[in-house]
Amino acid sequence: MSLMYTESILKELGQAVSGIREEELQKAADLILGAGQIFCDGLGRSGLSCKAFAMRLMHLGCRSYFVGETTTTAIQKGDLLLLCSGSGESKALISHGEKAKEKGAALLLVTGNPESTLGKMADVTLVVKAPKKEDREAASIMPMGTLFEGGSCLVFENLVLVLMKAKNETSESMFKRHANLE
Ligand SMILES: O=C([C@H](O)CO)[C@H](O)[C@H](O)COP(=O)(O)O
Repeated sequence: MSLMYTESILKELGQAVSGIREEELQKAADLILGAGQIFCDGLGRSGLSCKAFAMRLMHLGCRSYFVGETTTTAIQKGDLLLLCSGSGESKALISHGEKAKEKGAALLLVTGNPESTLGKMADVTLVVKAPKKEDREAASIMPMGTLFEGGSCLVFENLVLVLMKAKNETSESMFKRHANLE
């Protein structure tokens, strides 16, 4: 028997990502595959979801970083900045997006708000249909930005599978790149 809220949560999550078409996912994957280095970026729980994806990119053999870590290098022409932001309006991310553009990097965005400032800057946008984090009347049983954050995880897991196929990677080949100092 499943936990009491599982059915409702899964239904909401399925609905939230139902608008993303295969071609859009492929476009996002192509940006990742064509990038020199991939910089993953996001704040709060949106950032945590993006950080988990940065790890999978490393497992896939990509040169990935999470913005703000002490070992993250400089972004340059031919790189990709991947932003995960429910609102698309977080000030620090807008400033990172501007810097990335100025350096000649591409911008991939996962957001709940394609009309936002980041939405207007991005080269490719994947939209998770979720209420704003501050919307108290939101049509979700989950609080704050949870639906977006869970939806973004689903988007990233889909992308991992598309990238695994494109790069001919398996769970076994990826596991060889997993940290062994743990
Ligand atoms: O932590 C967050 C959250 O919504 C709490 O549920 C946000 O991810 C954080 O505040 C960043 O905002 P966004 O850039 O709008 O995702």
